[in-house]
Amino acid sequence: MVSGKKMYQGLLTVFVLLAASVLLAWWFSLAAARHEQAQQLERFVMQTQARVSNLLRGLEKTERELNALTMPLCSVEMRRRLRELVYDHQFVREVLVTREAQIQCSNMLSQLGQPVDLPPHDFVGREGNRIWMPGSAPLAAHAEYLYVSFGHFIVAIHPSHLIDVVPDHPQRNLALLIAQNNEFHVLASWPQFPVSNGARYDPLEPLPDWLAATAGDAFLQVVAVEPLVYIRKGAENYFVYLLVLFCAGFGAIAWWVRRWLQSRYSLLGVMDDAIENGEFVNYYQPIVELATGRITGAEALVRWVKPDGSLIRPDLFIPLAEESGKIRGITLQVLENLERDLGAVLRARPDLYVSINVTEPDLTDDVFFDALAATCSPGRLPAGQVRIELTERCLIDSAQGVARVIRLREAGHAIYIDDFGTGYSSLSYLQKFPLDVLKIDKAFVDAMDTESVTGSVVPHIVGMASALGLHTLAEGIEQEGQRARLSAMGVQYGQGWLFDKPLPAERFIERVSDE
Ligand SMILES: Nc1nc2c(ncn2[C@@H]2O[C@H](COP(=O)(O)O[C@H]3[C@@H](O)[C@H](n4cnc5c(=O)[nH]c(N)nc54)O[C@@H]3COP(=O)(O)O)[C@@H](O)[C@H]2O)c(=O)[nH]1
Repeated sequence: MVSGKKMYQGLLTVFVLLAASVLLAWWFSLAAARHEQAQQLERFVMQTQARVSNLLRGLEKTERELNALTMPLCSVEMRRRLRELVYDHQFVREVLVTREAQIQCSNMLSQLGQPVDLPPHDFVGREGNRIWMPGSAPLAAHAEYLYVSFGHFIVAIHPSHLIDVVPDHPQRNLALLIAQNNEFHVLASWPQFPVSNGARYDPLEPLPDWLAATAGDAFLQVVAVEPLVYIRKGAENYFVYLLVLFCAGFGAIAWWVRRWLQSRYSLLGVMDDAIENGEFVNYYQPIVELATGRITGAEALVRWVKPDGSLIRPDLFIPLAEESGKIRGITLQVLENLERDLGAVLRARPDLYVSINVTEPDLTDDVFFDALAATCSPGRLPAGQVRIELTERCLIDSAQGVARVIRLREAGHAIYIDDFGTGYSSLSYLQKFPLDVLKIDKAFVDAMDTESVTGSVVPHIVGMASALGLHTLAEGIEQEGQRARLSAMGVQYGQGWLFDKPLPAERFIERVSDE
């Protein structure tokens, strides 16, 4: 039966993950839709700008043709020619002829009975041409046209001709901006640009609630805008996919974390029983003299063998055992195993020794000290053949640490500093402790042949050990080249797969008997 509390926690987790998935999926959908729409708008504005450039080139041609007319102004021949020109240039709707700031005639109208005064122009073009916006048109009858002066002539264009690219989106609006007195104004727009013609528009400050893209130069710019609300609509297309993706992702992570926690805590949960049932066994990794290859001893490395025969690696349970303090029970079992496994061999071979790993909780545990003393009492194991490996971490609490290490040393145990170089020790710090051997961590052995900063650490450790009168032992030696270099550097002992992996007790006994 699932308890009410567990059910509540489960539901809460599902709710939190779902809410996080919805929020993230919506945020990413908006970002994706905004990116996609900004790109589309950019492409669209570039197309429009290309179209505007074409049209401006057409206008330049019109201007050249008008300037080439030599007949008298407003003559029958000129008006006929102007009609032809309007016919040829699709975007030109009308051509007016002016003299002394008055309209005299047009391609449509013969000589006006009464010349019409030109109204004040709105803008000045790049080449000094005057421009009239729709509404302030020179001839009120054509109020929707944009007028541009070319010498004596004024050409009427329908503004939509300037930017007649069909928007591929119903809410996309366009405007052509012209620079006047260092600010841009809307010259023409289509179909429902949010700023009215003639008004100021700053291309660098997009309107709130509108997505904008611009193209052009310092004088003429094309701007396309579309309401931001459409981004929200576009985001809906992505949302479902992303929601499924995030739910699946979070679900997988939650499942993995749950499994990890379960395995972690279930290991911890059964550790007491495992200690009680003696499920921890010792393996022994030979330690050799590097110069001769002779086995001088071994490191005891614990393995957890479950009742079903499966083996749990120490790096999975040792940190957990150390955190929880259960390591004390394991260390006691390692000691017990050692006596049972190798007692006879060690008594017969006083030249051999075995080192055991002792942790911070063990160092403060009187039960461990008593058990060690009992194991190393006369007739059992000689203390000199049981060596103690401590990590630098064990030495931090200096006052108590020094006293405990001295006690071990006085009992006849040689002291090894394990994983040396990965902790906090300095030369002056190490001097306080009665030590025997520095174990050089595998990381430094691996780095020896590399360019990394740790590549040259080994000679420093050897120098430091020699200054303190200590021996050195290199861990994790896998290649003959490493052995040779370490030996040449003055490292006396080594341990690693080059010589042997950790072996079950009976195999270790065979190894030492073969020598
Ligand atoms: N407190 C205790 N800690 C213990 C005990 N037994 C083991 N441990 C610690 O668990 C960590 C993992 O140990 P293990 O999987 O046994 O790995 C050891 C060697 O097998 C491995 N090794 C040795 N030579 C090589 C090599 O050439 N290549 C390679 N890849 N690995 C190699 O190194 C580990 C020995 O580590 P160390 O103790 O630093 O000498 C490990 O931290 C053990 O300390 C225990 O009883 N108590």
